[in-house]
Amino acid sequence: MMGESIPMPARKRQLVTQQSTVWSRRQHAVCVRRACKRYGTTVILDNLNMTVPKGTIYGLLGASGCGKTTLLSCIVGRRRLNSGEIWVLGGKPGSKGSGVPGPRIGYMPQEIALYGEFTIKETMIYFGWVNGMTTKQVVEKIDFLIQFLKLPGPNRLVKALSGGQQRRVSFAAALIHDPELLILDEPTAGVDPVLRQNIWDHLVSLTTENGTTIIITTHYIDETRQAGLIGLMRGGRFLAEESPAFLLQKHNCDNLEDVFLKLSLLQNRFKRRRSSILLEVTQAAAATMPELNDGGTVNQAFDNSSEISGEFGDSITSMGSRRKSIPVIPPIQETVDPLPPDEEVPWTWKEFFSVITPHHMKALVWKNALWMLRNVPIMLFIIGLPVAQIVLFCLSIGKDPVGLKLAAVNLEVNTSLGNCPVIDGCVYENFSCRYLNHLRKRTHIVDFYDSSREAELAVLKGTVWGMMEFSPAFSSALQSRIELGRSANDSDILDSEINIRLDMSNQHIAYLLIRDINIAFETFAEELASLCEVNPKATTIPVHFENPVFGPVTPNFTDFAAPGVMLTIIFFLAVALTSGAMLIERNEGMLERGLVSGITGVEILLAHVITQFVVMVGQSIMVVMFALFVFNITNKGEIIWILLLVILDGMCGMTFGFVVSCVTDSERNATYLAMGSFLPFVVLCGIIWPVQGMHSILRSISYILPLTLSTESLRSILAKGWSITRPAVYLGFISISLWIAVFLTASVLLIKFKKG
Ligand SMILES: Nc1ncnc2c1ncn2[C@@H]1O[C@H](COP(=O)(O)OP(=O)(O)OP(=O)(O)O)[C@@H](O)[C@H]1O
Repeated sequence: MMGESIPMPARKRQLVTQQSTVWSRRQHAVCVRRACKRYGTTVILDNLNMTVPKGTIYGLLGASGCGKTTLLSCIVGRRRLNSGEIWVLGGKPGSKGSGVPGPRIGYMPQEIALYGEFTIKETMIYFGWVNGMTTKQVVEKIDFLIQFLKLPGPNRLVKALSGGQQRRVSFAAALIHDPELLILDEPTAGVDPVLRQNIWDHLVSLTTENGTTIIITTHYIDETRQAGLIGLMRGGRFLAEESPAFLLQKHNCDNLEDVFLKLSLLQNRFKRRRSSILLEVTQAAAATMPELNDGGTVNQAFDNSSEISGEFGDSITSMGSRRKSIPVIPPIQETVDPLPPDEEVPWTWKEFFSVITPHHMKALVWKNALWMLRNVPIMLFIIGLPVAQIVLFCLSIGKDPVGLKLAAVNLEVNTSLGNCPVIDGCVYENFSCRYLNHLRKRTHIVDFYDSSREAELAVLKGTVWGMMEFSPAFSSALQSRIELGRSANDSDILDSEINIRLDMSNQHIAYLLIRDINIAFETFAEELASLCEVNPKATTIPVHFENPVFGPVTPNFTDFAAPGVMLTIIFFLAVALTSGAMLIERNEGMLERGLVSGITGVEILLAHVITQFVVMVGQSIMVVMFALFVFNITNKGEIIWILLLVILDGMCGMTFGFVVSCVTDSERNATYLAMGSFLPFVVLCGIIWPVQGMHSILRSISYILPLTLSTESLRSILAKGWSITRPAVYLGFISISLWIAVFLTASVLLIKFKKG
């Protein structure tokens, strides 16, 4: 079939007269015309034509990396060509009613594409169900396949099998439903010669008895002697597409390896000759013919005239293996074209969602649940992780720091031995010690220093958080200040002051110390006033805080942060769980395999939603219970709204996880994306700091993020006991529901439109 065997004019004539018809292309099991496929700038398929008649074994041969797998994945509808046409079983893959992808195809990908945690039987049941078989039908078939493929018992786990045995299970999974078209990517790799022969015999019997069409790639070129047709692929095209016997005879070789070698050498020589001819022609023509100055035109003309693969194969009618001559046979039925070409079917949502098939859902949900059951340690970890996180949060965040050290320089009392005696009763002495006693009750530690310099050095060294100094006349000056009021002189006012310098580098600690220093003085003054039978209120500033409307008298950070933290934990664990499960499925090849069997992206998504929803609800309940009942986070609201909001938040995380898995190719990238989005979510959603404190632009952005209004909503339920009727509460529910819809739509669209 190589170009050198046909004189150039004859070839040209052939191209002109051979008008392929849609009808004739639909008669073949697979028909590829002028297929071009590039990855970036690398051309993988270069105007390739391929014709696989029905009921044939077609051996697809070529060096590693020549594009066999790429071609097969275009045939099964998993990758799109850049240009060209593919017809499979009478339709275009992926078009309405073509049945491709679907159970008409049995696909064995190159990678194992099985779940190691499943037994052989469970694997078969899964693929059987996916392809619409009943359990009874599958079980009947398993015995035969196990015997024929010399597999160990049906209850052996796939991960406990050898590499070769795993490939055979994968092969069996492709055969289980007796498809019309079997596409096998290296099924005999790692299989011993006897079994390899058995497999080939079985394939031959499938074609003769059932009329199955088989496309098989292999690196063992000579095993394709039993194929009806073989396509030798090189440089993105076929060097030949003939029966093995014809090729051996024509090229006068003993084995197909030699034929391939010979054709490869011829292709190299032809390319060299063509480039040198082109050079000569373009140079000569450029000198004499201005219209040919454009070398590209010459190249194009030459390319077209030498287009051996132009429309070749349209003349292959039924069994290519039976052809005896180079295909100069006029094509049959050229003028008959009763079937119009497939129109691009407009995409509709209704149609998209109507593709949910019960047997697909049954298989997928069962597979996901079984995977979870087989991975109990991982599942326990996944369920236990949020509990551990909320426990850690409640134990470590929000409580007031205690045991903070302060340096006191008390010039009123000799404290060199560490003593600062408090004199009981209404005695106007040692007020400094009485005050410090109140400060100590607020769980702080007061160390005495002899001089201001020493105390200052201690602050500078970081040994203490601040220093306070009492003058020698502190008690008497304070007494004068209280008793004389506005008549008190300046020195009394000055001596009655406690001079304090704090390390303000840590805002939380500094504010806490300021608060406690003030409170200690209030309680000291109230105690003294009541001992001296003065109204204690007279000693405090005339500002009185009644009982708070909402929240405790002394608010704590734990109550503020807990709602956001609970939602963040559930959200990001759901992201990790879902994106992880989707990526494991995709990277292990199960996703690809399922999609080729006709499972849709929506079904896969829905099955994960169903199975992971159960896990996520478990996580949500445990987190809420631990936070509210073990660590007593303030809650004035109804538990049902709290749980509902946390579950919705988990669903939002799940759908975000779907988006992450759709836009990334590996677990590593998914981890980067999830981790990269974690901090923006935490800082922008008002989880650790009030939204009101943000930059005004960020504040506007913050309100549209998924966790902002929902955190505010949960805070309102917990702290204020508000119900769903309050805007602050229902806006959180609305916001998170809208985000679920956005993420779900995005992932559905990404699954639909993101193909190689
Ligand atoms: N997703 C991709 N992006 C970029 N390049 C790719 C991609 N998939 C495959 N390729 C490249 O395309 C070429 C053809 O790959 P393909 O897997 O189709 O080869 P093959 O003939 O099946 O090889 P083998 O026999 O080793 O399986 C290779 O060079 C490969 O590196």
